[in-house]
Amino acid sequence: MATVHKINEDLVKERQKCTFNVQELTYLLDGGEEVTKERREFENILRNVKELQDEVPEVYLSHKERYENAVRKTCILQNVRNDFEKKREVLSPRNIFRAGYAVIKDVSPFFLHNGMFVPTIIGQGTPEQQAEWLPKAKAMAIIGTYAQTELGHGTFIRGLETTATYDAKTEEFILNSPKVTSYKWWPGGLGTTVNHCITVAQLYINGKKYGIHPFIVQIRDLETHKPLPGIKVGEIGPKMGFATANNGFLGFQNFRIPRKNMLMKNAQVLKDGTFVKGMNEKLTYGTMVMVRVNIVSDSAFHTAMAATIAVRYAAVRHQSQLKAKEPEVQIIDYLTQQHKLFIAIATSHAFSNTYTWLYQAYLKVVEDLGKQKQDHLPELHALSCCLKATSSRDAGVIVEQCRLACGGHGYMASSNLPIIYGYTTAAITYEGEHTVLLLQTARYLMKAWMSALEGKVLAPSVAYLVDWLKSDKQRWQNTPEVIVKGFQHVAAGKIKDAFDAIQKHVKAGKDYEDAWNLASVQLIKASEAHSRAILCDGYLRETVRTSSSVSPSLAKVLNHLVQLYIVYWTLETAGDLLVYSNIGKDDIAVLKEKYEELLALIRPNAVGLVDAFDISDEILQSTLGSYDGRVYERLMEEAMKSPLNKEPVNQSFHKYLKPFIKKAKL
Ligand SMILES: CC/C=C\C/C=C\C/C=C\C/C=C\C/C=C\CCCC(=O)SCCNC(=O)CCNC(=O)[C@H](O)C(C)(C)COP(=O)(O)OP(=O)(O)OC[C@H]1O[C@@H](n2cnc3c(N)ncnc32)[C@H](O)[C@@H]1OP(=O)(O)O
Ligand SMILES: Cc1cc2nc3c(=O)[nH]c(=O)nc-3n(C[C@H](O)[C@H](O)[C@H](O)COP(=O)(O)OP(=O)(O)OC[C@H]3O[C@@H](n4cnc5c(N)ncnc54)[C@H](O)[C@@H]3O)c2cc1C
Repeated sequence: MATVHKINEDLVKERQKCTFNVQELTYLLDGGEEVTKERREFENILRNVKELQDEVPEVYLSHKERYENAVRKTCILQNVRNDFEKKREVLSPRNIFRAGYAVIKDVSPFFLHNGMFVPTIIGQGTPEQQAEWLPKAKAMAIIGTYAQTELGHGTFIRGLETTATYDAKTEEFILNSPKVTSYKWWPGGLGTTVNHCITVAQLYINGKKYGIHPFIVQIRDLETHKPLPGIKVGEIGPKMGFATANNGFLGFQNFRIPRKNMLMKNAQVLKDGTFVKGMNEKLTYGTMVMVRVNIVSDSAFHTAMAATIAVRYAAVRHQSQLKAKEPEVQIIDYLTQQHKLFIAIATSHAFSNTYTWLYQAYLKVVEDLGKQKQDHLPELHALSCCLKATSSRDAGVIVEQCRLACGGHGYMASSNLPIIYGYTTAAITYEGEHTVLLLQTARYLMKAWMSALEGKVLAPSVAYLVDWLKSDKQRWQNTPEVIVKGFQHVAAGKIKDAFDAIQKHVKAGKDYEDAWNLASVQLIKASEAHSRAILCDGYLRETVRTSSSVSPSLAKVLNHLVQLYIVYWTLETAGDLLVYSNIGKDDIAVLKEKYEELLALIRPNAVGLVDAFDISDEILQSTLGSYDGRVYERLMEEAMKSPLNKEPVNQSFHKYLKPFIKKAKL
């Protein structure tokens, strides 16, 4: 039986101070009591699977051992999940995503199977294609990934070089990788795990190029797992993080696949080689839109993990004296520490709230597309790009801030903050590089601005541009509602400036594309300001909406958090607000005080707030952040697991050090 340890006294006291019902907040964050119960039940089952306990911490395994262990455990996880789902409802993707951490610690080599392979079959396949591949993929009789990026191109996907040439005689596509730069590079699980992949390739029919399309390709033998003839596949090697994601490369040499393997929900190739255009060629990019929406949720979770670790640690850790002769204080009582940490909690809430409405918007667009309606697609694309970009970047900054807030111990692998950082920082690049996605949104914003000038009705997320043009800046008040308007004014002002900069360059004789490039720093700033306005507006609206359905004590805390988020960003972007809104210097002084007041109001609830994220110790994997707060004991216990501590004298002493010292003495 596992030993039950006493909970750290500071944490006990912190939990006693909490002014709201932690469980109530957990239910709210999960989306309902039932979802929490399902999650806890599943996590509890996993906790008791003996084979999932690591004898040696993963960090001490070699690259190869670590991967093999991850495959072993993912297979067990999948079996446990299958058994669970036989008896109950299918687990929500968010719950399975969270539970995965308890098992894999880093990124699963099967991640892209559920994250992108299955969704692409659903989103890009015809009903017949779905009937053929979905049951096998869902049952994991076939395992796949999403192979789009190549050595030469990741961002500019119209420039992909893998070719799929149609042969009408045999009704097959012939896949080729003509150059080293055309090799697929990066797909998760591709290295040595998957046997199928969605390959994005340039379609050629009778010598004519028809752009990029998705193809479902079997790359390994289902029995032997050997690469099929014509396939060159392997792993790309160690990275900054993603140690067990098994990212791979892939090349084709005259590799034939049947015509039916082109996913044809959008464009089609008929038997005789006739190409039938789809409603909108950008629908081929649909899986990326879905994953970008999901990354907002991932960012919320990673921020919550880091906040949980750093807040609990800050409550347990005592360092320095505030006043002479008094005991050393809990570091959470330093205002600078609260400044670093409470924004992490609020940010996670901001992203969770954003994900809730963004996901609904995504579902609506999918439903509309089913009815051949695509009016809301450009707005969704613009929103998903800037919110993915901003949420992943903010999450990266916050995770690092939490690590720094843990001092030296935050640098220990056993704090788990390095792995969390490796993950969040990767998300800034994958699924559309940060700057590139901000520029996609900027493209939409420039069009929206033009429409606003022409007096047209705008989509809801940019309707503030019309208001801004109609009424001049409203009288400033230090209320969340008016501050959000202020953020919209900043966004509108920056959008106008970027638009004017482009026009200026065009008037000076530049091509539009060159003018765009010359204005692109302003364009990304406009996009960032738009994101912040959207995040603050959505977070405030959702908080107001939920506040009426929760207990008054919880509503109060949620209100403190949203205010903290808004005031924090007001102070961070005070320069912009001074330029583009009616805020005055005196208002900034008032808001600085307000910010300090909010830190003080949140302080007694800090531990309760991170407890409400309900991230189990198995998922958190952190010596610094466990529920019981046994920080120092755990650090020591983990250190003792180092293989270097298994023998009193390491062999390197006899081999190298002893002769070296001897020589040095002479
Ligand atoms: C709830 C969560 C719970 C659980 C989670 C469960 C699972 C986890 C889920 C996900 C995580 C899974 C895995 C994570 C780990 C790793 C995953 C990493 C995977 C990858 O990275 S896959 C590769 C991703 N690659 C990219 O993103 C490439 C980026 N580049 C592009 O998208 C494009 O090339 C481009 C948009 C930059 C440019 O394309 P283009 O040149 O063709 O287009 P233009 O710039 O000329 O624009 C033309 C026109 O088209 C519009 N447009 C562009 N894209 C889209 C789109 N996607 N949809 C709609 N419209 C689009 C654009 O706006 C232009 O319109 P306009 O009217 O002409 O202005
Ligand atoms: C951990 C990880 C996992 C991944 N998993 C997958 C996967 O499963 N499947 C898959 O297909 N891919 C995957 N990728 C690839 C990923 O999607 C690409 O790396 C990403 O889209 C960026 O493309 P790139 O590498 O070509 O960057 P580049 O486009 O070469 O970016 C380099 C620099 O150029 C700038 N730049 C490029 N174009 C422009 C422009 N138009 N305007 C201004 N600046 C520009 C960028 O801002 C950046 O600063 C993964 C990547 C990582 C890191």
